[in-house]
Amino acid sequence: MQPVEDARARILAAFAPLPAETVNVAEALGRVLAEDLTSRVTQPPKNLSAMDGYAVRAADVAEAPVTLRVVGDVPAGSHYPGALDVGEAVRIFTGGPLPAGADTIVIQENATRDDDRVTIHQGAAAGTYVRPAGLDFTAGQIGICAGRRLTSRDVGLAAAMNRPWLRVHRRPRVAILATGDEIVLPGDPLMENQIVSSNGFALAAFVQACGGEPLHLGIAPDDAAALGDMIDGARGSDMLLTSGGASVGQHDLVQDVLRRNGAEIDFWKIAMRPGKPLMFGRLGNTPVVGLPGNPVSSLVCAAIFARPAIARMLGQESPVPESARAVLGCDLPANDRRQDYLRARLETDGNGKQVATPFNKQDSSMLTRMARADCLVVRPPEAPPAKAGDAVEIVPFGGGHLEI
Ligand SMILES: Nc1nc2c(c(=O)[nH]1)N[C@H]1C(S)=C(S)[C@@H](COP(=O)(O)OP(=O)(O)OC[C@H]3O[C@@H](n4cnc5c(N)ncnc54)[C@H](O)[C@@H]3O)O[C@H]1N2
Ligand code: MOO
Repeated sequence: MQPVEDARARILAAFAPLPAETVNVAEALGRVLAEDLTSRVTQPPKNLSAMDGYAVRAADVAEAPVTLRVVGDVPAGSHYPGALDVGEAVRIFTGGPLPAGADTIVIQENATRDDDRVTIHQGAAAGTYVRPAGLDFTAGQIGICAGRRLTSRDVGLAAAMNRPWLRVHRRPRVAILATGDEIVLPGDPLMENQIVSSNGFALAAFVQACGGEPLHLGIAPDDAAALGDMIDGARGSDMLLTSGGASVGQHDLVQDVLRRNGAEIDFWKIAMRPGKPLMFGRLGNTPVVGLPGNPVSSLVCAAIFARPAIARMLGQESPVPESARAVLGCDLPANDRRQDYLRARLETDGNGKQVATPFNKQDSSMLTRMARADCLVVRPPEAPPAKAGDAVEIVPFGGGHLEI
């Protein structure tokens, strides 16, 4: 059985960043930048007022109170054409450009206006409430680096940098094929001994959450010919995820059918729980990750193996998320030779420490625990018994990491 890290390295080696395409900034949320984004403008473009008040010369208001002559008005979007002389002030509003000669702003709360005179009650040192040109960024400066998955904050920055079009990596098209005679679509008539199919939906949602485009091929019966036809629907996709039929039972046909369709199998079976029967191969140019049918196994394997593959295709800098740490909330027994991924709650204790407490039931069919989990607790192969309070590695599902 392959160790998890070796399996992940072999899977990752089969993927490369996809070519770039151009998208409008309004549609860029969640896309990954294919090249560094430089600004086309300087922001602010000039020295601007940060407050409503009066633009003055700091030297004129060094001693207050003092009365100045108001020589003009500068709302945002206009400017005072002249230069400020000794003893002069210009009425200014937030975002208005400072007139030449002015070097500070007195807020209107500290001034009394009387026709074309203003009395300043409190002076302001040079630069007060002035946003100097280029305070935020300057033309030509890199605002967002290639490889970044764009957040709403990045979208705002790109727009402010006057970049209406962005080069982003194409989204990976991920074909998904669920298998099994016993599974039916949610809402369809449910006969005795049938169960409702959840994996296809969970995996499609997972692919979307990772930034890919799911292509749901449907549910293949445990029949070689039909399975073969449906698997062919994946040709041309960037990755095929199958779920079920990966184990050793006589109805577990996925691997055989893939081979018959010309696929090369790289490995099958890994030292992991859940997820032992994971398979990896290639059907033409399409890498295939054969996920186990148990609903938790298929999602955990997707998180550990398919997420980095999608991240690499998207051109993300570090496709494998850095491992996070927490302390255990309960004792755990020694582990066997399979690396264990335990579904767990994550809480912050009174000292600000992250405490991960695995659920007491970990069966790989239990989606309720999976849905309620905040993270997976990683137990390396042959790990000795662990005590509450011991440090452990975790794979978080959210909170700064990708929420899947
Ligand atoms: N003799 C052995 N039996 C099993 C082994 C083994 O090593 N020796 N491994 C076990 C492990 S571990 C796993 S995991 C499962 C994986 O089996 P398959 O990938 O072949 O999955 P299936 O048999 O098709 O299904 C397993 C389970 O999951 C349910 N399922 C399948 N598809 C869906 C779906 N789309 N939505 C919801 N649930 C689904 C299915 O009904 C089964 O209950 O094998 C063990 N057996
Ligand atoms: O290893 Mo299987 O994936 O537990 O249920």
